[in-house]
Amino acid sequence: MSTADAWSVKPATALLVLSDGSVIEGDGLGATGISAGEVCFNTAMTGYQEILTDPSYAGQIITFTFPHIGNVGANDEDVETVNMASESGIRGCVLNARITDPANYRSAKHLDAWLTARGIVGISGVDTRALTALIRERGVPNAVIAHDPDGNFDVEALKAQAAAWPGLEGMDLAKGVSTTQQHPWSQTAWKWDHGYGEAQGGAYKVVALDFGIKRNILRLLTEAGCEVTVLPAETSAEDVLAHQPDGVFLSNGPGDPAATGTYATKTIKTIIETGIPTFGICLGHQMMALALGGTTVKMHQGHHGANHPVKDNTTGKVEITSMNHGFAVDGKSLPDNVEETHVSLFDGSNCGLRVTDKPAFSVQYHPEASPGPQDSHYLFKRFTDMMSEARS
Ligand SMILES: NC(=O)CC[C@H](N)C(=O)O
Repeated sequence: MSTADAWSVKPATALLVLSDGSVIEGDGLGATGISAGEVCFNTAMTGYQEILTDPSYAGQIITFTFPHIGNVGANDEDVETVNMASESGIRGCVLNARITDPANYRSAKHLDAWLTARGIVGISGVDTRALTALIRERGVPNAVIAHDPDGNFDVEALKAQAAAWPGLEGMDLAKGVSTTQQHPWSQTAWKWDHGYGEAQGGAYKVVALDFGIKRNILRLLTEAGCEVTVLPAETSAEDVLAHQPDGVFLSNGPGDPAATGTYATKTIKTIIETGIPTFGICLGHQMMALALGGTTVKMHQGHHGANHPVKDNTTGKVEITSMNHGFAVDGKSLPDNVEETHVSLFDGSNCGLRVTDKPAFSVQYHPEASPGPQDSHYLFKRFTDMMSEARS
C-alpha cells in the first residue's frame, strides 16, 4: 500500500447502526448485505473461528474485544457447526483492526474470504473498546450491520430496521440450527500426533438432543466412551426413550430458553423422571432448570469469553471456563430437590445444578471449551461415572 493510499480518507463501506439511532462507520468485510441481531461482546483472545461457528450465537452480532482477529486465517477443522453446509446463524461480526494476511501453517483461507463464503457480514475499524463500554453501561443493543463496497447506505431505513428488530427474548432459534435427521457421531478429540480419530463403538449408549450442538461436545462425549446418536431438537420423550439410552445429553443452543422450553422442557422432565442419567450444557442447562420448575432471566450484558472463573460448590475448586450465554438460571428459583453446584465468581450468577434425587446435572458454561481452557473436561467423566453407577 502506498503512503497516499494509507492516508486517503475513504468513505465507509460498512455501518453498524444501533437501535437507539447511533451510527458507527467502518470498513466492510465478509459478505455484503444487511443483517440484524443483538450485539454482544466476546473477550476471548483466541479461537475466533470456533466462536463464529458456534450455533449458540444465532441471532447475534459479535463484537470481538481482542483487536487482531483473522491473523491465523481460517480452516476446515476449527468449525463448531455440526452441519458444515449450514451457517451457524450468527448475524455478523465487529472487529477493531483490519484483517491482515494470514500467518499460520494451518490456515487454508483468508478470514475475509471465509466470512464471505459463509454469508457473514462484518465491519472492521470500529472502536470496539468504546462499543463494549457502551454495552456494559446500557446492556446489549439490537442493531443492523450493513456492508456495501460502494458505500451506498439508506441510513434512515437502517435505523428503522434496527429499531424494529424484535430482540432475542421470546425467540426459539434452536429448531433452525438443530439437525433435522437423527445421525450417529464417532469422531474423537484432536490429538497433536494424529489429528481427529474415529471411535469404534463405546461403552455407553448416549442420545444427544441437538438444540445447536457444538462438535467438540460430541467429540468429548465420544472420547469419554459414549456411542452417540444425535437427535433433532423436537424429538419427543417417547422417541428418546425408544433408543434405550444409558444417558441423555442436552446441548447448548441459541435463543431464549423460555421460548425453546415450550416443547423441550416436557421432554426433559419425563426423561429425568425415568431416572436416566442426564447431562446438560448451557441452553441444555437452562432448559433442565425450567423442566425442574426453575426460571430463567435475560442478563444485562451476558457472559461471552474464555476466562470466566466459576466455583464448584461441591469441591470448593475454582475452574476457568469458556462461556457464551445471554440468559441465566435464577438460582433462587430452583426447587428443594435441586442443588446449586456452580456459581460465577464474576457476578454470582448460577452456573450449575444437580438434582438430589435423580442422576441429572448441568452447567451453564462450556466444559468442551473450543475455544477456551480445559479445566472443566472432568464433567464428561462425571457423566460417564453416573451412567456406570446407574448400571450397577
Ligand atoms: N451457549 C448457549 O447454549 C447459549 C444459551 C442461550 N441461548 C443464552 O444465550 O443464554
